[in-house]
Amino acid sequence: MQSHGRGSGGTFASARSLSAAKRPQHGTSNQSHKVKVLCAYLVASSLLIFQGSSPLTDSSISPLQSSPQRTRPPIVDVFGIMTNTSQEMHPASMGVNKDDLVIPLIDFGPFFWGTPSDKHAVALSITEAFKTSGFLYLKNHGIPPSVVSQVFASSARFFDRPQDQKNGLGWTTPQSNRGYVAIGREKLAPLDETDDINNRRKSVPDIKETMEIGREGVDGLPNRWPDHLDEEGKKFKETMLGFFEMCKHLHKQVMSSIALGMNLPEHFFDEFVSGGDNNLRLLHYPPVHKDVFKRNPEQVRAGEHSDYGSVTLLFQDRHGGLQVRSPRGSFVDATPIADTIVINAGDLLARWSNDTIKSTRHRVIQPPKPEGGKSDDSLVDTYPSRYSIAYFCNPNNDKVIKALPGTYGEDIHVAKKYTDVTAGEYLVQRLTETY
Ligand SMILES: O=C(O)CCC(=O)C(=O)O
Ligand SMILES: [Fe+2]
Repeated sequence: MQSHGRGSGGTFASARSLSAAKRPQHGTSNQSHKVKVLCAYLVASSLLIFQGSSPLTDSSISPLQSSPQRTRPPIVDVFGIMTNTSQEMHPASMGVNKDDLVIPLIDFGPFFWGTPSDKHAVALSITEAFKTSGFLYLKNHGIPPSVVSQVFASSARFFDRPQDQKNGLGWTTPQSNRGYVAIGREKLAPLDETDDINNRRKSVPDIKETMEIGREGVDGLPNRWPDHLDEEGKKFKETMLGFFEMCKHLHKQVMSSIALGMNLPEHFFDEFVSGGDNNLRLLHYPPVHKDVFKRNPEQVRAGEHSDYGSVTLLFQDRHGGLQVRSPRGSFVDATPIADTIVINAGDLLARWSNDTIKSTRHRVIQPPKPEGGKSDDSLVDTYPSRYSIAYFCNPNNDKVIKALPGTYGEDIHVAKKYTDVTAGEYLVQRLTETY
């Protein structure tokens, strides 16, 4: 679960109106490969943000998928987007292992269809990953690649809407945590931001826009759907609601694996996660001129932070940029791996586990420069658009979170580190702090 920015001050108002003025109308831009340049000065620094080629015709928006030679024929999703573009592939058995940071690639398949001992082995490896790096890649997770492609495409079409349409669906309060968040409104930062570097980082806004979708049907907390705008808006709502449910189901399975891995009954967490008080966040990092990063070394696309909730399911496109903090303090690339979900533990799960599970800091930096082969010269100096989808999983708002059995006690000489807290209260407090 994440936050949103401190108020969108005057500086941002100008960035927003400028980008609104320059953007072509939704629909007319869709066929264009031409770079549309938006210059926006962001909070106290002269950051140039370049709004890139239309995501709707750019195959680079597709989530990373296996290359056709190795696994399956190209997939054309329902929007007609070819999702298997040529891309670098990690060998299937590899995750990340650098600077003492190990992010394993775990096959979830046997958890569903293996023998009880297979299932147990998967549970142990998932739990071990959460206890060491706090991060893992999951494959055979059960969410079809075609669905993920559809969600990415729908997300890209949403962000391609005119700025005033998006602003009309704006995020309002931490309690609601629903709606559109414009570029620079959120600044992710670490919890203990006491030192100078962190304070400096905090003053540099993230270069991203997001759309936050919460549990549908909560009294007084409506999602901000674009369904009144057009047919595409209706389709967006349908796509996102379907995806929300799939992710909710996967969250439940992941929590079952953690239960088994921590010697708890398999269904221990079911009553905690039945409500689906989760948050689906669509992210768009617009193309950025490379000078932005040169001029300001502190500039990142999303600042260093840990997530708030229990676990996060993160779907990346193929561009990369996500980095995870290693035990040595360095940031290590969590390179996209086809058809996998990056899953990381959040602060509330760490707290729940009496800190046996780690909530590890991460950030998003500029992705690698556009690969060769792009014919449009105007792209050469820009980092391309990046899209990602984060599904922040939380316990039901009304659940009291107290240290899990087995994580404290006289027998293991470990004391309870935290007071009991209600999941909802904890999360709203964290969201409020980030404003
Ligand atoms: O976009 C990404 O890859 C990561 C985003 C993230 O960490 C977050 O929103 O909490
Ligand atoms: Fe995050």
